[in-house]
Amino acid sequence: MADSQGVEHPAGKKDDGQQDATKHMTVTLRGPDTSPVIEAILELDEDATKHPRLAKISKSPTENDDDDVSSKAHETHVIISVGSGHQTAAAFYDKCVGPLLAAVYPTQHQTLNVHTTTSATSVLELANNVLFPRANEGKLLRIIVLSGDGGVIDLVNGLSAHTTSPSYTAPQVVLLPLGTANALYHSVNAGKTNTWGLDTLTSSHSRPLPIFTASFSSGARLLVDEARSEEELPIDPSSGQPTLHGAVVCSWGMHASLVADSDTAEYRKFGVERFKMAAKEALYPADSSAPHAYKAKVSVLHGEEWKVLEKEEHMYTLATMVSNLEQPFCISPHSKPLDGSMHLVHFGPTSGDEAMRLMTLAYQGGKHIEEPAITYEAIDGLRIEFGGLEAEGRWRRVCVDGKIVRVEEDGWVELRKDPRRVVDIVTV
Ligand SMILES: Nc1ncnc2c1ncn2[C@@H]1O[C@H](COP(=O)(O)OP(=O)(O)OP(=O)(O)O)[C@@H](O)[C@H]1O
Repeated sequence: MADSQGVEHPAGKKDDGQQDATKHMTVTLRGPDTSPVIEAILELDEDATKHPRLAKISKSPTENDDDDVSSKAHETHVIISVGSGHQTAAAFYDKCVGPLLAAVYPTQHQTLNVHTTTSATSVLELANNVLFPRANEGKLLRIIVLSGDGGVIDLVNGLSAHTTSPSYTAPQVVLLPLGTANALYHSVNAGKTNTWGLDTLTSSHSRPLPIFTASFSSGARLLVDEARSEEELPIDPSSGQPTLHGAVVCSWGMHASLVADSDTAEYRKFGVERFKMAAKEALYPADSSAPHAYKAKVSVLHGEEWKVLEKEEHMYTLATMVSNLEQPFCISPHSKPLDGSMHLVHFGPTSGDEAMRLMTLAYQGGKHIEEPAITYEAIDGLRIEFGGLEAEGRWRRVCVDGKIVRVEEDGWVELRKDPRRVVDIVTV
């Protein structure tokens, strides 16, 4: 187990006598018996979305260097997703995570399996070809993931694409938030000081990651390479349908459009601001027209019963299994960490100003759910049927944890909670 003291303190005086305003934080990594093993002093970046620098490691005097803390049973893999967020996952590993692992695991850190992504499909291939066979033969894997939500979701999709043997053992995933939004990390750690996941490096606590399955009609296509090309989706062996698995969000309408429109190299330079920038563009079209009213038949599942929403025009239709889509953006205040709930957030067509006002309330601790215009409820599934109501493909884009799928004119998407235990998330 490990914990963070979340202590911020000034670094003291600079040589020229001026006060150094640099903030520091101490994170304590603990052994299985909860005794401290090392303390990491981190120097925080002024920009809270950028990772801290490791200033100092202090070892506990009681630490026994002979061997390593609680890692004996695991086979440990590290995934460094160099395309995520500010593209600093490799630097954070080299300068912070690597040295901490070397301090905690003085002998075993040399045998870590470190994987650095070389393409957009690296994590999926690693999960399919390397990690799944090991987990499926019963080996307990610990996977330290330096990425955003995408890296974790690729892992989940790769691991859940196969029929499992009875000995399948859900790998333990350590989340280090090196992406842009890091919804999963910020939801698992909602309300806590951001330790960048370092306090989970030695933790022996973990909980299953609740996931959902999104099934699509046969003509649905995954948009890749900034929507310049499209790919077929994986086919689920039991249903025969194109399928994606997720753990964060499935949306259609304004949210999916702004995630899709902002997923370009140009927008990515703006970090998490890219979502707000794309939202403004979508809500205030250049020709001064009203924002698009998205048309489809939408149904929600309660238990085994589907209920069709009355209206056929929508602006925001989103199902989520987490509370925060960014650290300050609380889309579902009733969702608790890893609780397995799924919530619908919905509103109908409205002006750009009103949509902006509703979304701004989500940045105020989730106050949007108190608005009469918003439907917010716990659900077990969501179904969207286009039925030829939208001629243009851009209005039929569905977001599954950041991936964008364009559904065909007569197509549909159906989302349900998936009871499978694919990975566990390490917690403190
Ligand atoms: N070496 C690489 N070459 C090309 N693409 C890469 C490489 N490494 C990662 N990627 C891609 O970069 C994207 C990173 O997604 P990820 O979700 O991890 O970060 P993010 O989008 O910045 O964060 P978030 O999803 O939390 O907002 C993924 O599409 C991934 O496939």
